[in-house]
This record gives sequence, structure tokens and C-alpha cells, in this order.
Amino acid sequence: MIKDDVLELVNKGLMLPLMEEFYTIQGEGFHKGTAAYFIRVGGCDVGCHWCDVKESWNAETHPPTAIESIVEKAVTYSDTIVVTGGEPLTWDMGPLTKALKAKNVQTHIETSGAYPLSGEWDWICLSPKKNKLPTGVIYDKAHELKVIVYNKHDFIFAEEQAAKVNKDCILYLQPEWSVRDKVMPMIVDFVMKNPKWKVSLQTHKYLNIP
Ligand SMILES: C[S@@+](CC[C@H](N)C(=O)[O-])C[C@H]1O[C@@H](n2cnc3c(N)ncnc32)[C@H](O)[C@@H]1O
Ligand SMILES: Nc1nc2[nH]cc(C(=O)O)c2c(=O)[nH]1
Ligand code: SF4
Ligand SMILES: [Mg+2]
Repeated sequence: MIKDDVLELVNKGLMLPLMEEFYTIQGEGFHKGTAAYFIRVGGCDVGCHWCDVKESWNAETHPPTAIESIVEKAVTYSDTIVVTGGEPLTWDMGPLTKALKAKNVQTHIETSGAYPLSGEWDWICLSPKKNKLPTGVIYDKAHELKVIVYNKHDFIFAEEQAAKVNKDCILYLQPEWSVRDKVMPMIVDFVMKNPKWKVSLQTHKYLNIP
């Protein structure tokens, strides 16, 4: 297929730059410990300096892949599919999630919310970033808010973001991995003083699984 045709399909969400796909255990947040198939879509310009998948940022380095083939493979592994990235909302998630829902699987997204919400989701994990704040209705729709703590200012940011989400949204603080030993005691102290918050750890990194 010629390049313009592919671009058009990507722009419509019918093809997506696919970085990797893997069957693992959801390591973070509410569904931690649950087997799930992950689809990691390339492309992100939010630019978190501590991002643990910087290789995902440049969409051009990840092959545009037809959603039908992504879905066909994914549903053979699990009935819970987590779409992450990169920033999945860079792209129109409508066609991918419609195809997944047609196969009766649960659709979960990991997102910064920096771009408009698209797609049909059973679970939305919103992990807002200071440098590109969430837009639009995602605060009303998020099932969990997962704020990454890199330093003490992140607790103030976390409370600001918690004030914007819906009342049923579950609140998590997750240590930034490279400073976990430093921030974990701060998180423990904060959660004991502010028990509406819970701790989320990147348990897959302790387990040495993807
Ligand atoms: C790599 S991001 C991809 C999805 C989306 N761009 C986002 O940021 O939510 C997946 C999850 O990992 C978190 N994350 C990324 N780098 C991290 C790090 N160094 N330590 C802890 N969590 C991290 C993000 O905040 C997000 O919740
Ligand atoms: N096991 C596992 N759980 C995860 N939860 C969120 C992840 C992500 O990168 O979005 C992730 C990941 O990369 N691996
Ligand atoms: S928004 Fe997500 S993928 Fe993008 S840089 Fe930040 S953590 Fe990485
Ligand atoms: Mg990850």
C-alpha cells in the first residue's frame, strides 16, 4: 500500500503504529494481579522526563498495523485487553475498541488524557501529567486516577487532579520507579494521613515480567 493510504488509515484509527503486544499480569492500579493482554501503541508527545517507555514516543518507528489483525491475535490470549502506549489517545480508539467489544472482551486503557477521549472502554486509568493536562470529559469517565510521585510537589498536583475526577474514581499514588526508595516513605505517610488515597506499585517490575 502506498504511504498516503496508510496515513489515512492511521488517521481514521483503522491502522495503528504497533510497538509491542504481550500477555502478562496487569502490574498496576485496581486490576493489579489480573492476567491481561497488552497492546502498546506508539506515539506520544507528552514528554515525561521519567517515562519508562521512551522508545514508544516516535510513532514512525512502529509499523502501522491493521486493527483486525491486532484484535484477532489479542482475543486468543485473554478476555481483558489493556491498550497503552505511548499515548493511545493520540489516535482514534473508536475502531479498535469497537472491534474488541464485538469479540466480547473487556477493554481497558492506560492514558494521560492529554488528547480527547475516543473509544469504548470498560476501564479507564487516567494518569495525568503536569506538562500536558487532561482535556474534556475524561475526568468524569475515569475509573481510576493514578498519579506518579517523583517529588513532594506531586502530592499537591495529585490533590488538584483528585478535585476534578468523578466521585467514584479510585485514587492511586504510584512511585516513579527510579526514585521509589526515596518517595515510598513519603507516599506511605501521605496515604496514612489522607486515606482516600491508595498505593499503587509497578508490581510487574518486582516480578521481572513485562
Ligand atoms: C508508559 S504510560 C503509557 C500510557 C499513557 N501515556 C500514560 O502515561 O498514562 C503507562 C503508565 O506508566 C506510568 N509510568 C510511566 N513511567 C513511569 C515510571 N518511570 N514510574 C512509574 N510509573 C510510570 C504512567 O504514568 C502510566 O500510568
Ligand atoms: N505488567 C504490566 N502492567 C502494566 N500496567 C500498565 C502498564 C503500562 O505500561 O501501561 C504496564 C506494563 O507495561 N506491564
Ligand atoms: S504520557 Fe505516558 S507514554 Fe507519554 S511520556 Fe508520559 S508516561 Fe510516557
Ligand atoms: Mg509500563
